[in-house]
Amino acid sequence: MPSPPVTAVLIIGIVWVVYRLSKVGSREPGLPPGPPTLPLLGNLHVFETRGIHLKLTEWARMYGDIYSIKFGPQSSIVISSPKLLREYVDLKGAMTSDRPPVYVDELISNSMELPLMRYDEKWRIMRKAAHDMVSREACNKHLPIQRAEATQLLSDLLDSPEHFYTHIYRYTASVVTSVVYGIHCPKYHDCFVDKFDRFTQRLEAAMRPGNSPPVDMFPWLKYTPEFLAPWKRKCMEMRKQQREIFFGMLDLVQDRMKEGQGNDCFMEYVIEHQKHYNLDREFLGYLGGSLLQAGIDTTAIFLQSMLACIITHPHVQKRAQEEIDRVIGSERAPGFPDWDNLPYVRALVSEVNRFCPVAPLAVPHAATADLKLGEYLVPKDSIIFLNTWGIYRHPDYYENPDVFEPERYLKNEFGIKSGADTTGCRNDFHFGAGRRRCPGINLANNSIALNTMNLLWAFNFNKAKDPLTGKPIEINLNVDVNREAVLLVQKPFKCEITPRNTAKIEVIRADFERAKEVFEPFEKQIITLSDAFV
Ligand code: HEM
Repeated sequence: MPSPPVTAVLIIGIVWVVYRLSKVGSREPGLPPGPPTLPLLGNLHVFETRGIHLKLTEWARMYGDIYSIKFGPQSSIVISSPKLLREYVDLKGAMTSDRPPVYVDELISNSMELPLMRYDEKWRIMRKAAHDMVSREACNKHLPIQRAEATQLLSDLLDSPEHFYTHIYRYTASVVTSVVYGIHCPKYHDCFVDKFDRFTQRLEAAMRPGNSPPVDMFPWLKYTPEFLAPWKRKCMEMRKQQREIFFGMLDLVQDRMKEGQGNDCFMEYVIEHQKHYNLDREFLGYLGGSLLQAGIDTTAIFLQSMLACIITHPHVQKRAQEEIDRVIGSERAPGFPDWDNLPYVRALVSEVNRFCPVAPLAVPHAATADLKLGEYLVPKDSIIFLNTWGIYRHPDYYENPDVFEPERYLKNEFGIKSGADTTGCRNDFHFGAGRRRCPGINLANNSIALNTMNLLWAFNFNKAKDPLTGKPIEINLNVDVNREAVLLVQKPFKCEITPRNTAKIEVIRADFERAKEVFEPFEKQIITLSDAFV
Protein backbone atom coordinates (compact mmCIF):
# COMPACT_ATOMS: atom_id res chain seq x y z
CA MET A 1 0.00 0.00 0.00
CA PRO A 2 1.67 3.37 -1.03
CA SER A 3 2.03 5.96 1.71
CA PRO A 4 -0.55 8.82 1.84
CA PRO A 5 1.83 11.44 0.29
CA VAL A 6 2.62 9.04 -2.62
CA THR A 7 -1.11 8.34 -3.10
CA ALA A 8 -1.79 12.09 -3.12
CA VAL A 9 0.93 12.66 -5.75
CA LEU A 10 -0.47 9.78 -7.84
CA ILE A 11 -4.00 11.19 -7.67
CA ILE A 12 -2.83 14.70 -8.57
CA GLY A 13 -0.82 13.20 -11.44
CA ILE A 14 -3.81 11.25 -12.76
CA VAL A 15 -6.11 14.28 -12.45
CA TRP A 16 -3.53 16.38 -14.31
CA VAL A 17 -3.21 13.82 -17.14
CA VAL A 18 -7.01 13.49 -17.43
CA TYR A 19 -7.33 17.29 -17.43
CA ARG A 20 -4.65 17.66 -20.13
CA LEU A 21 -6.23 14.92 -22.24
CA SER A 22 -9.68 16.48 -21.88
CA LYS A 23 -8.20 19.70 -23.33
CA VAL A 24 -6.88 17.87 -26.43
CA GLY A 25 -9.35 18.63 -29.17
CA SER A 26 -10.70 21.84 -27.64
CA ARG A 27 -10.01 25.27 -29.10
CA GLU A 28 -7.16 27.40 -27.80
CA PRO A 29 -8.41 30.79 -26.55
CA GLY A 30 -8.26 33.36 -29.34
CA LEU A 31 -9.05 30.98 -32.20
CA PRO A 32 -12.05 31.95 -34.35
CA PRO A 33 -15.24 30.07 -33.43
CA GLY A 34 -16.30 26.94 -35.27
CA PRO A 35 -18.23 23.70 -34.90
CA PRO A 36 -18.45 22.25 -31.36
CA THR A 37 -15.59 19.94 -30.44
CA LEU A 38 -15.29 16.66 -28.48
CA PRO A 39 -12.39 15.92 -26.10
CA LEU A 40 -9.47 14.22 -27.87
CA LEU A 41 -11.22 14.21 -31.27
CA GLY A 42 -11.95 17.89 -31.76
CA ASN A 43 -14.04 17.86 -34.93
CA LEU A 44 -12.69 14.60 -36.29
CA HIS A 45 -15.91 12.74 -35.47
CA VAL A 46 -17.93 14.80 -37.96
CA PHE A 47 -15.22 15.07 -40.52
CA GLU A 48 -15.42 13.35 -43.87
CA THR A 49 -12.34 12.28 -45.77
CA ARG A 50 -14.45 12.32 -48.96
CA GLY A 51 -15.53 15.62 -50.49
CA ILE A 52 -13.96 17.63 -47.65
CA HIS A 53 -14.55 20.92 -49.53
CA LEU A 54 -18.32 20.44 -49.22
CA LYS A 55 -18.18 20.01 -45.45
CA LEU A 56 -15.82 22.97 -45.03
CA THR A 57 -18.15 25.13 -47.12
CA GLU A 58 -21.24 24.03 -45.22
CA TRP A 59 -19.47 25.13 -42.01
CA ALA A 60 -18.33 28.40 -43.63
CA ARG A 61 -21.96 29.34 -44.20
CA MET A 62 -22.70 28.56 -40.54
CA TYR A 63 -19.61 30.01 -38.81
CA GLY A 64 -18.41 32.70 -41.22
CA ASP A 65 -15.64 33.54 -43.68
CA ILE A 66 -13.02 32.61 -41.11
CA TYR A 67 -13.60 29.82 -38.59
CA SER A 68 -11.53 27.18 -36.88
CA ILE A 69 -11.67 23.41 -36.64
CA LYS A 70 -9.69 20.92 -34.59
CA PHE A 71 -8.30 17.62 -35.84
CA GLY A 72 -7.46 16.11 -32.47
CA PRO A 73 -4.70 18.37 -31.12
CA GLN A 74 -4.15 20.09 -34.49
CA SER A 75 -5.68 23.57 -34.95
CA SER A 76 -6.82 24.69 -38.39
CA ILE A 77 -8.50 27.75 -39.80
CA VAL A 78 -10.62 27.93 -42.92
CA ILE A 79 -10.72 31.10 -45.05
CA SER A 80 -13.68 31.46 -47.40
CA SER A 81 -13.82 35.02 -48.80
CA PRO A 82 -11.70 36.98 -51.31
CA LYS A 83 -11.25 39.82 -48.80
CA LEU A 84 -9.88 37.63 -46.01
CA LEU A 85 -7.74 35.60 -48.40
CA ARG A 86 -6.09 38.82 -49.52
CA GLU A 87 -5.68 40.21 -46.00
CA TYR A 88 -4.60 37.02 -44.26
CA VAL A 89 -2.74 35.04 -46.92
CA ASP A 90 -1.56 37.33 -49.74
CA LEU A 91 -0.53 40.21 -47.48
CA LYS A 92 0.87 38.05 -44.69
CA GLY A 93 2.80 35.76 -47.01
CA ALA A 94 5.87 35.53 -44.77
CA MET A 95 3.77 33.99 -42.00
CA THR A 96 1.27 31.91 -43.96
CA SER A 97 3.41 30.07 -46.49
CA ASP A 98 4.45 26.96 -44.64
CA ARG A 99 2.92 23.54 -45.36
CA PRO A 100 1.76 21.12 -42.69
CA PRO A 101 4.18 18.18 -42.32
CA VAL A 102 3.23 15.13 -44.39
CA TYR A 103 5.08 12.10 -43.07
CA VAL A 104 4.17 9.88 -46.02
CA ASP A 105 5.78 12.43 -48.34
CA GLU A 106 8.83 12.52 -46.05
CA LEU A 107 9.20 8.75 -46.55
CA ILE A 108 8.58 8.86 -50.29
CA SER A 109 10.46 11.95 -51.42
CA ASN A 110 12.48 12.90 -48.34
CA SER A 111 10.32 16.08 -48.39
CA MET A 112 11.90 17.18 -51.68
CA GLU A 113 8.68 17.71 -53.66
CA LEU A 114 8.09 21.42 -54.09
CA PRO A 115 4.31 21.48 -53.53
CA LEU A 116 4.61 19.85 -50.08
CA MET A 117 7.94 21.35 -48.94
CA ARG A 118 8.11 23.23 -45.67
CA TYR A 119 8.73 26.98 -45.99
CA ASP A 120 12.51 26.94 -45.58
CA GLU A 121 15.76 27.53 -47.45
CA LYS A 122 15.27 24.34 -49.49
CA TRP A 123 11.88 25.66 -50.67
CA ARG A 124 13.34 29.07 -51.55
CA ILE A 125 16.04 27.50 -53.73
CA MET A 126 13.59 25.22 -55.50
CA ARG A 127 10.83 27.82 -55.89
CA LYS A 128 13.16 30.40 -57.47
CA ALA A 129 14.32 27.94 -60.11
CA ALA A 130 10.75 26.71 -60.75
CA HIS A 131 9.51 30.28 -61.00
CA ASP A 132 12.13 31.20 -63.62
CA MET A 133 11.62 27.94 -65.52
CA VAL A 134 7.91 28.49 -66.08
CA SER A 135 7.80 32.31 -66.12
CA ARG A 136 5.69 34.01 -68.77
CA GLU A 137 8.74 34.78 -70.96
CA ALA A 138 10.09 31.24 -70.65
CA CYS A 139 6.68 29.77 -71.53
CA ASN A 140 6.30 32.05 -74.52
CA LYS A 141 9.50 30.56 -75.94
CA HIS A 142 7.86 27.14 -75.80
CA LEU A 143 4.59 28.04 -77.51
CA PRO A 144 5.49 26.22 -80.78
CA ILE A 145 5.89 22.82 -79.08
CA GLN A 146 2.80 23.44 -76.93
CA ARG A 147 0.86 24.24 -80.08
CA ALA A 148 2.19 21.16 -81.87
CA GLU A 149 1.09 19.00 -78.92
CA ALA A 150 -2.40 20.59 -79.06
CA THR A 151 -2.57 19.86 -82.80
CA GLN A 152 -1.77 16.21 -82.05
CA LEU A 153 -4.66 16.18 -79.57
CA LEU A 154 -7.05 17.26 -82.35
CA SER A 155 -5.62 14.68 -84.72
CA ASP A 156 -5.87 11.92 -82.07
CA LEU A 157 -9.50 12.87 -81.43
CA LEU A 158 -10.27 12.63 -85.15
CA ASP A 159 -8.77 9.12 -85.23
CA SER A 160 -10.30 7.68 -82.05
CA PRO A 161 -12.66 10.08 -80.27
CA GLU A 162 -13.78 7.34 -77.85
CA HIS A 163 -10.32 7.48 -76.20
CA PHE A 164 -10.56 11.17 -75.35
CA TYR A 165 -9.45 10.58 -71.75
CA THR A 166 -6.12 9.07 -72.70
CA HIS A 167 -5.62 11.56 -75.55
CA ILE A 168 -6.03 14.46 -73.12
CA TYR A 169 -3.69 12.84 -70.60
CA ARG A 170 -1.10 12.21 -73.30
CA TYR A 171 -1.34 15.86 -74.29
CA THR A 172 -0.84 17.25 -70.77
CA ALA A 173 1.94 14.77 -70.00
CA SER A 174 3.76 15.41 -73.24
CA VAL A 175 3.56 19.19 -72.84
CA VAL A 176 5.36 18.91 -69.51
CA THR A 177 7.92 16.34 -70.70
CA SER A 178 8.55 18.39 -73.87
CA VAL A 179 8.97 21.80 -72.26
CA VAL A 180 10.70 20.58 -69.08
CA TYR A 181 12.86 17.72 -70.42
CA GLY A 182 12.75 18.26 -74.19
CA ILE A 183 11.11 14.86 -74.77
CA HIS A 184 7.90 14.35 -76.76
CA CYS A 185 5.61 11.43 -75.82
CA PRO A 186 3.89 10.41 -79.06
CA LYS A 187 1.35 8.00 -77.53
CA TYR A 188 -0.33 7.08 -74.27
CA HIS A 189 0.22 3.30 -74.27
CA ASP A 190 3.55 1.48 -74.20
CA CYS A 191 5.27 4.73 -73.52
CA PHE A 192 6.12 6.83 -70.49
CA VAL A 193 2.62 8.28 -70.20
CA ASP A 194 0.56 5.26 -69.12
CA LYS A 195 3.21 4.24 -66.61
CA PHE A 196 3.38 7.72 -65.16
CA ASP A 197 -0.43 7.82 -65.01
CA ARG A 198 -0.46 4.57 -63.01
CA PHE A 199 2.37 5.75 -60.77
CA THR A 200 0.51 8.99 -60.00
CA GLN A 201 -2.64 7.06 -59.09
CA ARG A 202 -0.63 4.86 -56.69
CA LEU A 203 1.06 7.92 -55.21
CA GLU A 204 -2.26 9.67 -54.74
CA ALA A 205 -3.68 6.58 -53.03
CA ALA A 206 -0.65 6.36 -50.71
CA MET A 207 -1.15 10.01 -49.64
CA ARG A 208 -4.93 9.70 -49.18
CA PRO A 209 -6.15 10.06 -45.58
CA GLY A 210 -7.09 6.66 -44.22
CA ASN A 211 -4.53 4.66 -46.23
CA SER A 212 -1.92 5.19 -43.52
CA PRO A 213 -2.50 5.91 -39.82
CA PRO A 214 -2.93 9.61 -38.88
CA VAL A 215 0.83 10.02 -38.30
CA ASP A 216 0.79 13.79 -38.89
CA MET A 217 -1.75 14.25 -36.08
CA PHE A 218 -0.15 11.74 -33.72
CA PRO A 219 3.58 11.81 -34.59
CA TRP A 220 4.45 8.97 -32.18
CA LEU A 221 2.87 6.63 -34.76
CA LYS A 222 6.03 7.19 -36.85
CA TYR A 223 7.81 4.74 -34.62
CA THR A 224 5.50 1.81 -35.48
CA PRO A 225 7.88 -1.04 -36.39
CA GLU A 226 7.93 -1.84 -40.07
CA PHE A 227 6.51 -5.35 -39.69
CA LEU A 228 3.34 -3.76 -38.25
CA ALA A 229 3.23 -1.00 -40.88
CA PRO A 230 2.82 -2.29 -44.46
CA TRP A 231 2.15 1.33 -45.53
CA LYS A 232 5.79 2.15 -44.74
CA ARG A 233 6.97 -0.60 -47.10
CA LYS A 234 4.67 0.75 -49.80
CA CYS A 235 6.18 4.22 -49.34
CA MET A 236 9.69 2.84 -49.81
CA GLU A 237 8.61 1.12 -53.06
CA MET A 238 7.07 4.39 -54.24
CA ARG A 239 10.29 6.19 -53.36
CA LYS A 240 12.32 3.84 -55.56
CA GLN A 241 9.95 4.25 -58.49
CA GLN A 242 9.70 8.00 -58.13
CA ARG A 243 13.48 8.38 -58.11
CA GLU A 244 13.75 6.18 -61.17
CA ILE A 245 11.40 8.52 -63.05
CA PHE A 246 12.81 11.82 -61.81
CA PHE A 247 16.51 10.99 -62.12
CA GLY A 248 16.04 8.92 -65.27
CA MET A 249 14.53 11.99 -66.96
CA LEU A 250 17.34 14.19 -65.68
CA ASP A 251 19.96 11.77 -67.05
CA LEU A 252 18.34 11.84 -70.47
CA VAL A 253 18.67 15.64 -70.63
CA GLN A 254 22.29 15.51 -69.48
CA ASP A 255 23.14 12.79 -72.04
CA ARG A 256 21.59 14.88 -74.80
CA MET A 257 23.52 17.95 -73.74
CA LYS A 258 26.79 15.99 -73.71
CA GLU A 259 26.10 14.92 -77.29
CA GLY A 260 25.46 18.53 -78.31
CA GLN A 261 21.81 17.70 -79.09
CA GLY A 262 20.15 20.28 -76.84
CA ASN A 263 16.68 21.58 -77.75
CA ASP A 264 16.42 24.51 -75.33
CA CYS A 265 14.12 22.83 -72.82
CA PHE A 266 13.68 24.24 -69.28
CA MET A 267 15.93 21.62 -67.68
CA GLU A 268 18.86 22.46 -69.97
CA TYR A 269 18.56 26.05 -68.84
CA VAL A 270 18.72 25.23 -65.12
CA ILE A 271 21.53 22.71 -65.62
CA GLU A 272 23.52 25.42 -67.41
CA HIS A 273 22.77 27.83 -64.53
CA GLN A 274 23.06 25.21 -61.80
CA LYS A 275 25.57 27.21 -59.77
CA HIS A 276 23.54 30.41 -59.96
CA TYR A 277 20.49 28.59 -58.60
CA ASN A 278 22.55 26.62 -56.06
CA LEU A 279 21.10 23.32 -57.26
CA ASP A 280 22.85 19.98 -56.74
CA ARG A 281 21.78 16.75 -58.50
CA GLU A 282 19.26 15.92 -55.78
CA PHE A 283 17.55 19.31 -56.23
CA LEU A 284 17.61 19.07 -60.03
CA GLY A 285 15.95 15.64 -59.94
CA TYR A 286 13.13 16.74 -57.67
CA LEU A 287 12.72 20.12 -59.36
CA GLY A 288 11.83 18.56 -62.71
CA GLY A 289 9.88 15.84 -60.92
CA SER A 290 7.80 18.40 -59.00
CA LEU A 291 6.75 20.01 -62.27
CA LEU A 292 5.81 16.61 -63.71
CA GLN A 293 3.84 15.73 -60.63
CA ALA A 294 2.07 19.10 -60.31
CA GLY A 295 1.49 19.96 -63.96
CA ILE A 296 0.03 16.90 -65.68
CA ASP A 297 -3.09 15.79 -63.77
CA THR A 298 -4.21 19.32 -62.94
CA THR A 299 -4.35 20.46 -66.55
CA ALA A 300 -5.96 17.19 -67.70
CA ILE A 301 -8.65 17.54 -65.02
CA PHE A 302 -9.46 21.08 -66.18
CA LEU A 303 -9.93 19.88 -69.77
CA GLN A 304 -12.14 16.96 -68.68
CA SER A 305 -14.26 19.30 -66.53
CA MET A 306 -14.52 21.79 -69.38
CA LEU A 307 -15.88 19.05 -71.66
CA ALA A 308 -18.34 17.89 -68.97
CA CYS A 309 -19.55 21.51 -68.60
CA ILE A 310 -20.15 22.13 -72.30
CA ILE A 311 -21.82 18.74 -72.81
CA THR A 312 -24.25 19.44 -69.99
CA HIS A 313 -24.83 23.03 -71.19
CA PRO A 314 -25.28 22.75 -74.98
CA HIS A 315 -26.44 26.38 -75.31
CA VAL A 316 -23.06 27.50 -73.89
CA GLN A 317 -21.22 25.25 -76.35
CA LYS A 318 -23.24 26.70 -79.22
CA ARG A 319 -22.63 30.31 -78.23
CA ALA A 320 -18.88 29.72 -77.82
CA GLN A 321 -18.71 27.98 -81.21
CA GLU A 322 -20.60 30.82 -82.91
CA GLU A 323 -18.08 33.30 -81.53
CA ILE A 324 -15.13 31.16 -82.65
CA ASP A 325 -16.62 30.70 -86.12
CA ARG A 326 -17.16 34.44 -86.44
CA VAL A 327 -13.58 35.30 -85.46
CA ILE A 328 -11.66 32.36 -86.93
CA GLY A 329 -13.77 30.61 -89.58
CA SER A 330 -13.00 27.13 -90.95
CA GLU A 331 -9.90 27.81 -93.01
CA ARG A 332 -7.39 27.79 -90.16
CA ALA A 333 -7.19 26.50 -86.59
CA PRO A 334 -7.20 28.95 -83.67
CA GLY A 335 -3.93 30.38 -82.38
CA PHE A 336 -2.84 32.24 -79.25
CA PRO A 337 -3.46 35.73 -80.78
CA ASP A 338 -7.17 34.85 -81.17
CA TRP A 339 -7.67 34.56 -77.41
CA ASP A 340 -8.07 38.31 -76.89
CA ASN A 341 -10.85 38.42 -79.49
CA LEU A 342 -13.01 35.75 -77.85
CA PRO A 343 -14.66 37.28 -74.77
CA TYR A 344 -17.33 34.60 -74.45
CA VAL A 345 -14.83 31.73 -74.67
CA ARG A 346 -12.71 33.47 -72.00
CA ALA A 347 -15.83 33.83 -69.85
CA LEU A 348 -16.54 30.12 -70.36
CA VAL A 349 -13.06 29.20 -69.10
CA SER A 350 -13.45 31.44 -66.04
CA GLU A 351 -16.80 29.85 -65.29
CA VAL A 352 -15.43 26.30 -65.61
CA ASN A 353 -12.68 27.25 -63.14
CA ARG A 354 -15.27 28.74 -60.78
CA PHE A 355 -17.74 25.89 -61.09
CA CYS A 356 -15.26 23.00 -61.03
CA PRO A 357 -12.03 24.30 -59.44
CA VAL A 358 -9.37 21.62 -59.98
CA ALA A 359 -8.08 21.94 -56.40
CA PRO A 360 -11.14 22.99 -54.36
CA LEU A 361 -9.04 23.53 -51.22
CA ALA A 362 -5.77 24.44 -53.00
CA VAL A 363 -2.90 22.81 -51.06
CA PRO A 364 -3.14 23.54 -47.32
CA HIS A 365 -0.82 26.27 -46.00
CA ALA A 366 0.45 26.50 -42.41
CA ALA A 367 1.36 29.35 -40.05
CA THR A 368 5.10 29.93 -39.50
CA ALA A 369 4.42 32.05 -36.37
CA ASP A 370 1.59 32.99 -34.03
CA LEU A 371 -0.75 35.10 -36.15
CA LYS A 372 -2.95 37.99 -35.23
CA LEU A 373 -5.80 37.94 -37.73
CA GLY A 374 -8.22 40.75 -36.93
CA GLU A 375 -9.61 39.97 -33.49
CA TYR A 376 -8.29 36.39 -33.52
CA LEU A 377 -5.06 34.69 -32.47
CA VAL A 378 -3.99 31.70 -34.50
CA PRO A 379 -1.14 29.61 -33.06
CA LYS A 380 2.05 28.83 -35.02
CA ASP A 381 1.82 25.58 -37.05
CA SER A 382 -1.96 25.88 -37.48
CA ILE A 383 -3.16 24.58 -40.84
CA ILE A 384 -4.67 27.24 -43.11
CA PHE A 385 -7.26 26.00 -45.59
CA LEU A 386 -7.85 28.24 -48.61
CA ASN A 387 -11.46 27.31 -49.31
CA THR A 388 -11.49 27.99 -53.04
CA TRP A 389 -14.73 26.06 -53.44
CA GLY A 390 -16.41 28.11 -50.71
CA ILE A 391 -15.20 31.38 -52.23
CA TYR A 392 -16.35 30.52 -55.73
CA ARG A 393 -19.80 29.49 -54.39
CA HIS A 394 -20.14 32.45 -52.01
CA PRO A 395 -23.68 33.89 -52.26
CA ASP A 396 -22.45 37.36 -51.15
CA TYR A 397 -20.22 37.51 -54.23
CA TYR A 398 -21.84 35.43 -56.97
CA GLU A 399 -25.40 35.65 -58.24
CA ASN A 400 -26.90 32.11 -58.29
CA PRO A 401 -23.52 30.60 -57.40
CA ASP A 402 -24.73 27.03 -58.03
CA VAL A 403 -25.72 27.79 -61.62
CA PHE A 404 -23.23 27.38 -64.48
CA GLU A 405 -23.40 30.70 -66.29
CA PRO A 406 -20.37 32.07 -68.21
CA GLU A 407 -22.34 35.30 -68.91
CA ARG A 408 -21.52 36.50 -65.35
CA TYR A 409 -17.92 37.08 -66.54
CA LEU A 410 -19.13 39.32 -69.38
CA LYS A 411 -20.69 41.71 -66.83
CA ASN A 412 -17.39 42.28 -65.01
CA GLU A 413 -13.98 40.63 -64.98
CA PHE A 414 -14.50 38.88 -61.64
CA GLY A 415 -17.98 37.59 -62.47
CA ILE A 416 -19.33 39.00 -59.20
CA LYS A 417 -22.73 40.51 -58.58
CA SER A 418 -23.22 44.25 -58.54
CA GLY A 419 -22.66 45.88 -55.18
CA ALA A 420 -20.38 43.06 -53.89
CA ASP A 421 -17.18 44.13 -52.11
CA THR A 422 -14.40 43.80 -54.73
CA THR A 423 -11.53 43.78 -52.19
CA GLY A 424 -9.33 40.80 -53.01
CA CYS A 425 -11.50 39.69 -55.93
CA ARG A 426 -9.79 37.92 -58.82
CA ASN A 427 -10.74 35.11 -61.16
CA ASP A 428 -7.81 32.81 -60.49
CA PHE A 429 -8.38 31.62 -56.92
CA HIS A 430 -8.02 28.10 -58.33
CA PHE A 431 -4.26 28.67 -58.54
CA GLY A 432 -3.98 29.32 -54.77
CA ALA A 433 -2.72 32.40 -52.95
CA GLY A 434 0.26 34.13 -51.37
CA ARG A 435 3.81 32.94 -51.84
CA ARG A 436 2.77 29.35 -52.58
CA ARG A 437 0.55 30.37 -55.51
CA CYS A 438 0.95 27.97 -58.44
CA PRO A 439 4.13 28.82 -60.36
CA GLY A 440 2.87 26.84 -63.38
CA ILE A 441 0.05 29.31 -64.02
CA ASN A 442 1.42 30.51 -67.40
CA LEU A 443 2.03 27.05 -68.79
CA ALA A 444 -1.38 25.93 -67.52
CA ASN A 445 -3.24 28.97 -68.88
CA ASN A 446 -1.60 28.59 -72.30
CA SER A 447 -2.78 24.97 -72.43
CA ILE A 448 -6.25 25.88 -71.25
CA ALA A 449 -6.68 28.74 -73.74
CA LEU A 450 -5.32 26.92 -76.77
CA ASN A 451 -7.17 23.66 -76.20
CA THR A 452 -10.48 25.26 -75.30
CA MET A 453 -10.39 27.26 -78.54
CA ASN A 454 -9.20 24.26 -80.57
CA LEU A 455 -11.71 21.75 -79.22
CA LEU A 456 -14.71 24.03 -79.66
CA TRP A 457 -13.53 25.03 -83.14
CA ALA A 458 -13.04 21.44 -84.30
CA PHE A 459 -15.72 19.29 -82.69
CA ASN A 460 -19.27 19.03 -81.39
CA PHE A 461 -19.51 17.40 -77.98
CA ASN A 462 -22.71 15.62 -76.99
CA LYS A 463 -23.91 13.20 -74.35
CA ALA A 464 -23.21 9.59 -75.32
CA LYS A 465 -26.27 7.40 -75.90
CA ASP A 466 -27.05 4.29 -73.93
CA PRO A 467 -26.67 1.45 -76.51
CA LEU A 468 -29.67 -0.40 -75.04
CA THR A 469 -32.19 2.39 -74.57
CA GLY A 470 -30.82 4.95 -77.03
CA LYS A 471 -31.30 7.59 -74.36
CA PRO A 472 -28.54 10.13 -73.55
CA ILE A 473 -26.32 9.14 -70.63
CA GLU A 474 -26.56 11.92 -68.09
CA ILE A 475 -23.50 13.51 -66.47
CA ASN A 476 -24.03 14.87 -62.96
CA LEU A 477 -21.44 17.64 -62.79
CA ASN A 478 -19.58 17.76 -59.47
CA VAL A 479 -21.85 15.01 -58.13
CA ASP A 480 -20.35 12.12 -60.07
CA VAL A 481 -16.87 12.97 -58.85
CA ASN A 482 -14.15 10.81 -57.47
CA ARG A 483 -14.77 11.80 -53.86
CA GLU A 484 -11.69 10.10 -52.55
CA ALA A 485 -9.37 12.27 -54.60
CA VAL A 486 -7.93 15.54 -53.30
CA LEU A 487 -8.45 17.12 -56.72
CA LEU A 488 -11.97 17.59 -58.09
CA VAL A 489 -12.06 14.82 -60.68
CA GLN A 490 -15.31 14.12 -62.54
CA LYS A 491 -15.97 10.37 -62.67
CA PRO A 492 -15.04 9.01 -66.12
CA PHE A 493 -17.88 9.85 -68.50
CA LYS A 494 -18.61 8.97 -72.10
CA CYS A 495 -19.39 11.48 -74.81
CA GLU A 496 -19.95 11.73 -78.55
CA ILE A 497 -17.29 13.73 -80.32
CA THR A 498 -17.88 14.59 -83.98
CA PRO A 499 -15.89 16.84 -86.32
CA ARG A 500 -17.79 20.01 -87.20
CA ASN A 501 -17.04 20.04 -90.94
CA THR A 502 -14.72 18.56 -93.56
CA ALA A 503 -12.78 21.82 -94.07
CA LYS A 504 -11.71 21.64 -90.43
CA ILE A 505 -10.68 18.00 -90.77
CA GLU A 506 -8.39 18.94 -93.64
CA VAL A 507 -6.89 21.83 -91.66
CA ILE A 508 -6.17 19.48 -88.72
CA ARG A 509 -4.55 16.84 -90.95
CA ALA A 510 -2.35 19.44 -92.67
CA ASP A 511 -1.41 21.13 -89.38
CA PHE A 512 -0.46 17.78 -87.86
CA GLU A 513 1.84 17.03 -90.80
CA ARG A 514 3.60 20.36 -90.20
CA ALA A 515 3.71 19.71 -86.42
CA LYS A 516 5.90 16.65 -87.07
CA GLU A 517 8.76 19.01 -87.94
CA VAL A 518 8.32 20.76 -84.59
CA PHE A 519 8.40 17.40 -82.77
CA GLU A 520 11.57 16.22 -84.46
CA PRO A 521 14.14 17.75 -82.05
CA PHE A 522 12.04 16.39 -79.17
CA GLU A 523 12.06 12.81 -80.45
CA LYS A 524 15.71 11.93 -80.13
CA GLN A 525 15.16 9.88 -76.99
CA ILE A 526 12.70 7.30 -75.78
CA ILE A 527 11.92 7.17 -72.09
CA THR A 528 12.48 3.69 -70.69
CA LEU A 529 11.35 2.62 -67.26
CA SER A 530 12.06 -0.66 -65.51
CA ASP A 531 9.58 -3.53 -65.22
CA ALA A 532 8.64 -2.25 -61.75
CA PHE A 533 6.18 0.02 -63.52
CA VAL A 534 4.30 -2.55 -65.52
C1 HEM B 1 -5.09 23.84 -64.40
C2 HEM B 1 -3.88 23.65 -64.00
C3 HEM B 1 -3.35 23.90 -62.61
C4 HEM B 1 -4.01 24.22 -61.45
C5 HEM B 1 -5.49 24.43 -61.26
C6 HEM B 1 -3.01 24.34 -60.42
C7 HEM B 1 -3.30 24.67 -59.10
C8 HEM B 1 -2.35 24.75 -58.11
C9 HEM B 1 -2.64 25.05 -56.73
C10 HEM B 1 -4.01 25.33 -56.16
C11 HEM B 1 -1.47 25.04 -56.05
C12 HEM B 1 -1.28 25.32 -54.56
C13 HEM B 1 -1.23 26.82 -54.36
C14 HEM B 1 -1.18 27.25 -52.91
O1 HEM B 1 -0.69 26.50 -52.07
O2 HEM B 1 -1.63 28.37 -52.61
C15 HEM B 1 -0.42 24.72 -56.99
C16 HEM B 1 0.90 24.59 -56.66
C17 HEM B 1 1.88 24.24 -57.56
N1 HEM B 1 1.73 24.08 -58.92
FE1 HEM B 1 0.01 24.21 -59.96
N2 HEM B 1 -1.78 24.10 -60.95
C18 HEM B 1 -1.94 23.83 -62.29
C19 HEM B 1 -0.94 23.55 -63.22
C20 HEM B 1 0.40 23.53 -62.93
C21 HEM B 1 1.46 23.34 -63.90
C22 HEM B 1 1.24 23.19 -65.41
C23 HEM B 1 2.64 23.32 -63.20
C24 HEM B 1 4.04 23.17 -63.73
C25 HEM B 1 4.40 22.53 -64.78
C26 HEM B 1 2.32 23.51 -61.80
C27 HEM B 1 3.25 23.53 -60.79
C28 HEM B 1 2.95 23.75 -59.45
C29 HEM B 1 3.94 23.70 -58.38
C30 HEM B 1 5.43 23.36 -58.55
C31 HEM B 1 3.27 24.01 -57.19
C32 HEM B 1 3.85 24.11 -55.78
C33 HEM B 1 4.23 25.53 -55.44
C34 HEM B 1 4.74 25.70 -54.02
O3 HEM B 1 4.32 24.96 -53.14
O4 HEM B 1 5.53 26.63 -53.79
N3 HEM B 1 0.96 23.64 -61.68
N4 HEM B 1 -0.98 24.55 -58.25
